[in-house]
Amino acid sequence: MLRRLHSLPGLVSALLVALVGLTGAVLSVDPALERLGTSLPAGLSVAELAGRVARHYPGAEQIQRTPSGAIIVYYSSGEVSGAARVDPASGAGLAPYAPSAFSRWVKELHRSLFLDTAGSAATGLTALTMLLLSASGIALLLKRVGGWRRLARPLHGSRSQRWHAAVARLAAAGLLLSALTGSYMSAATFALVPDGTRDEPDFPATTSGGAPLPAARLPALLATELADLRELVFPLPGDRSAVYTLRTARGDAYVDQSSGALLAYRAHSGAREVYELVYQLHTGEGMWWLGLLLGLSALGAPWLAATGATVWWQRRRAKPRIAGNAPLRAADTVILVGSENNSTWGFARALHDALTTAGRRVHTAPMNQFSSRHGAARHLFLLTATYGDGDAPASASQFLARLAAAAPNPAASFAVLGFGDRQFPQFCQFALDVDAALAARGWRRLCAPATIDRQSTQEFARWGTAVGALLGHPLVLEHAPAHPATTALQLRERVDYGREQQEPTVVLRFVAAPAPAPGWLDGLLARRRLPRFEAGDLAGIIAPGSPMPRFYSLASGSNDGVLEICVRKQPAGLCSSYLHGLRPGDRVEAFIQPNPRFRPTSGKAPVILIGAGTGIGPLAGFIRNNSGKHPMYLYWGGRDPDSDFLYEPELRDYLADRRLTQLHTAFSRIKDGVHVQNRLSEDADNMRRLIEDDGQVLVCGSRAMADSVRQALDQILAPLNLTVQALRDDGRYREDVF
Ligand SMILES: Cc1cc2nc3c(=O)[nH]c(=O)nc-3n(C[C@H](O)[C@H](O)[C@H](O)COP(=O)(O)O)c2cc1C
Repeated sequence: MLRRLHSLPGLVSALLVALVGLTGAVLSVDPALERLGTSLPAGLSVAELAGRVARHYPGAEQIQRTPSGAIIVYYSSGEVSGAARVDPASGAGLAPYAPSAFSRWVKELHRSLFLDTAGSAATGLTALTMLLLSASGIALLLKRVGGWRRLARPLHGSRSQRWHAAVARLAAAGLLLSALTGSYMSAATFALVPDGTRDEPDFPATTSGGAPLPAARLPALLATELADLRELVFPLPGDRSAVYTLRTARGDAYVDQSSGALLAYRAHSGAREVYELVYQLHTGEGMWWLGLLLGLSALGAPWLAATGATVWWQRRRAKPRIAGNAPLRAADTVILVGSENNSTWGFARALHDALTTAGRRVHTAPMNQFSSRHGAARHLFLLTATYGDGDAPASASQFLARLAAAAPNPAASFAVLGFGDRQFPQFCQFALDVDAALAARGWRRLCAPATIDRQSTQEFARWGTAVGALLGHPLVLEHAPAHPATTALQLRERVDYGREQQEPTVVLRFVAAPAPAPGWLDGLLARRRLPRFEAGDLAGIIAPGSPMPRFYSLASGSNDGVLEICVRKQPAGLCSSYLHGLRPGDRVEAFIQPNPRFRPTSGKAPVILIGAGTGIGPLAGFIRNNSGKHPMYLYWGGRDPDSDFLYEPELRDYLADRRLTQLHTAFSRIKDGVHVQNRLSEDADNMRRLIEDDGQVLVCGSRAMADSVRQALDQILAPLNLTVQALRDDGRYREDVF
């Protein structure tokens, strides 16, 4: 609901929002430019200023003080009339004054799109829409990151989602303020709210009629500080009944030109004060720094419109139509889907198709539609993602409430499959909550809840095999989530390890593949470069014979000029066998999946890198890029130093040039062999010292190794009253496990 409230108005108004934002950003510079070189002498009265100006401009008709403090005089003497910016200290002209034509053009576009009333109405509606977008966007952002306290944490999702959220995080407050004030000003333009600008004091019925005094001696002007002045209109020369019109920040008055007395005064109404504050907060006039901040936020509007439309399109594309969805009343199997960004729907469709092929009548629906009619099916599968801090995704937000209202069906059995990301502290928590809630309500489990990390197609296939065995028929689940376009890479070199241990491991270094055949067009294409990536990101490799990518952590950044991965040959592993068979010059198809959570944060705090086996890949990449020589400690476990000491020569070089501070190795297949977690425990004092120095921990390797490391670290940290979980919550413990 909230998402729809955000995306639909956003899509409809994207172009206008972008235009109003861009023009607003351009206008925001004006107050700061005007402020440049403007200084007001303290304690000067309006009378003194008027006297000085009149000396230099005997035909002065009007003096204006702009919100930025500039003093402008409008004058006319004989045939000559004009406007000039004056120095308040002397009253002398500084330069002719002519508001910039460009600025007026942009202002007109911003206010009314050059379409008079219809245009003003359109920009007014755009401001209202921006208000709705900012408020719903802030709510979505908070939901997405899991609350205010997590707002500064690294963001997740696709590249467009992260860019959208990152800019929204910076610009939302400014956009909200601009939208709120813009809506108010539009409402005032159409007299929907009072602005009090038409409240004038009553024109005096009589004046003293005496000979005019010089402006510098008029008591009412002497009593008014220049800082309060908005405008002083001089009486017509020679007309003794004419008066001065004085407009100040607090009210408007008429002043007798002979006695200098206040003939009439009207203080600004509350409505006028509110309108003026709103105007200031919208334009930044008189508050140039606010203007610039608002302008920067407004620059975010076109960006948010473009990335928002991309996110909407990606989400729409990811949501598959379920072909052959059996009607609910005829279904013997129901699949319920909890999804935010729609990727879980792809897995649901694969399950739907496989069950349908097995002869079942399958109905698939969002979890939010759950009712006892769904529960009447024989088998219930619930596939759900987790969001925020272990919360429900959009299409499952009402599920638990609906479940509480439905009676359990003793004849049905259910299976929950969670989709999540292990880097979140609350991994697949919502799926586990769903499983627990169903069991607590008396529903019967078909199997224990299972979890899928980062949309792993292999884990999904394995779950299918296990569930098929329970159902009594094979369930082949093949689903390759949509991935970005691939790039052709060419193997430049390979370094082999571990043959002696029957654990072949290879470091592969790729470059961008040249175009296949020469020709002028190919020549152009041949300049293709590697895509941008950083060590710790993932390379998705497509092996011939399978559309499903296999992911490998990157051991290099694109600045290194090569794409480097470290691959262990898995028994019967399709992709690892393929990669191990590559010779220099061979080509592969790959794409990059950013993994921004798994990299050291910048700063001088120590970085503790822990890994085993091929987990060294990204860790070696981090060390290679440590040109600032910040303290980095590597704890790494292998089997045999003689055959599989991966990256040994590089690590020795890094130690020598101090990119690596300390190296602690643990080898398990030698006499008195140990694992990496044992090394950590032996070095407990050092670990505690590093953690106390704000150190952060990055762990890469197998799940079993990561579990053992976590247990060892919990023991090591206990004397500090710290846990791995606490470090993780603080963003100081990050894992990349496989
Ligand atoms: C902003 C954000 C928050 C997330 N929070 C969690 C979380 O708390 N726990 C978890 O296991 N996964 C979390 N994930 C990962 C998603 O659950 C996972 O990517 C899932 O496959 C997305 O499925 P969907 O595209 O159907 O929404 C989060 C992802 C994003 C983008």
